[in-house]
Amino acid sequence: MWWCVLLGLAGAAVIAFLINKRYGLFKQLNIPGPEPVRFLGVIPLIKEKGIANTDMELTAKYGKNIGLYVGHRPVLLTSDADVIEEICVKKFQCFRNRVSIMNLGCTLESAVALAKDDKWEFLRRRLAPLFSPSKLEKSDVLKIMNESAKELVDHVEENIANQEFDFYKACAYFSMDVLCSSLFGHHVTSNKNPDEDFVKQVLAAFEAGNKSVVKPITFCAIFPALRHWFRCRNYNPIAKETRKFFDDHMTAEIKRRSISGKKFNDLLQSMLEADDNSNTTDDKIGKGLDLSISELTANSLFFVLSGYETVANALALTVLCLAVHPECQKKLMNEIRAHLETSTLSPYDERLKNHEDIQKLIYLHQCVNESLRMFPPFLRFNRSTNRASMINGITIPKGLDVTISIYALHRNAEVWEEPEKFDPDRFSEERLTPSQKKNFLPFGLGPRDCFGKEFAVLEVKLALVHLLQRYEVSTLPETEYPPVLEKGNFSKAENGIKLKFSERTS
Ligand code: HEM
Repeated sequence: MWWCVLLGLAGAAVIAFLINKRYGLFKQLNIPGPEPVRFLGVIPLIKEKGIANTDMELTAKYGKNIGLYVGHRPVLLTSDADVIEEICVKKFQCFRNRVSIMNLGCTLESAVALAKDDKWEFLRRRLAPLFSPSKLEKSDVLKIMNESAKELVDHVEENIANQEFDFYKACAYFSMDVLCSSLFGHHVTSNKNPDEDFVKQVLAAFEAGNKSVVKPITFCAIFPALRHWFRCRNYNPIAKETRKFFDDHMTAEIKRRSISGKKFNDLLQSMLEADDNSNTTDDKIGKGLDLSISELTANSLFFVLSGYETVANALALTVLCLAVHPECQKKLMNEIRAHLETSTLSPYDERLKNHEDIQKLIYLHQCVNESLRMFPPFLRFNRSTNRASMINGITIPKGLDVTISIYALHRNAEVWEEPEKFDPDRFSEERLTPSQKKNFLPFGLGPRDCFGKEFAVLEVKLALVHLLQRYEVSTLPETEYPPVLEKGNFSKAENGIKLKFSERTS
């Protein structure tokens, strides 16, 4: 009997030793941070204050490099631009992968954003070139964006007198239409048909992949053993019926395309034709499929997870900033008129399909950048560590996860004068400093950055041009500015975005 008690005590002592060792890691590495709360770490703080406020508060207290715990997991939270450059660019080989708290033993692991090592490289090499500006311009993507933007304007018109109208929702419909048409070859007008099966399935996938997954991830951070349980059960946040729906859709769409003899020119077509060098040719339609159907579905779904709310929030928050700053709106309108409306070279509508012409709208670019600075659609991104390294005097042991706070970078008062102020001219060529360039990372950094960035920015710019030409946007008494942000990893206005739209007269 006594030896059982002794064994129990020895076991408890070993466990206590291991736990203390784990929670003593940052003291040992001499990295400052909050006193660790056993088992939970900063989870209660994030639940109470949200990610944006947590990052600002911790950075103000402990500096740009902070050691903290998310559940059991030790994490280096950084908003130090030099350290970030080392991690994402110079020492990329040590930090190639994203953190996966949960083992997803499912098709989603074939999505480039979640894939690891060689699999990631294989997918990135095939998919990223399809999103380059020249490729987008040659495809129907700009046409799809322009048509969806016109639908957005019509939707605003229908709701101009509606007191309850939440402009964010209009932007979400716009973003949904663009993604469905260009990624799945399925044309929807989601504001008119929100109950259409396709829209509902895309939303179900989005909710599952971005929202419902938060709880299991949090549990796995607190109880790491659960990871294996999820793995064994082949856990997939996206329901079986939803996955089947998209697999069936993709199979039918590919068949339809191969027998129709028609020329298709959207992103789905580019993906079907993507080979190792991405030198797509017409005669490969339906033959050169280098990605399996499930890889194709997983990636299209993940593009929706990456590009749906992010674009909707970027657009809605830019319009909000312009409503609050009528002088910037006026300046932007003058630029749009000068560059697009007065052109005799080609019809106005054609010019909006020309990427180079849109690039000439410099102030538009500045406005979008300033809004992305103030409200980065993703507040954080991360990297896992596959070997120990020394970064600017900080020892990063193998296995330590690194979280990069975009929000803290973009709101750093040492870099950005009056960071709370919407001032698009800070992005002008004359004013933007090298240090600011390094501290502006809405789309991440390095070989694993967001390759949907040109696609996303084009969407936002085209929607802005269509909208502002028709309407003058101003605030209502109930407009909330600055908006209270939701607590998760998105810059999303918690209480929606209420604005006044009046037909533009000048
Ligand atoms: C305003 C909209 C968007 C923002 C702010 C945004 C931001 C980001 C950020 C911060 C990352 C992580 C980058 C890193 O780890 O260095 C990322 C990754 C990614 N984004 Fe976006 N994104 C947006 C829209 C899109 C769209 C529309 C697509 C595709 C249709 C897309 C596809 C991706 C993919 C595939 C990755 C993972 C890349 C890889 O792992 O190689 N994003 N995005």
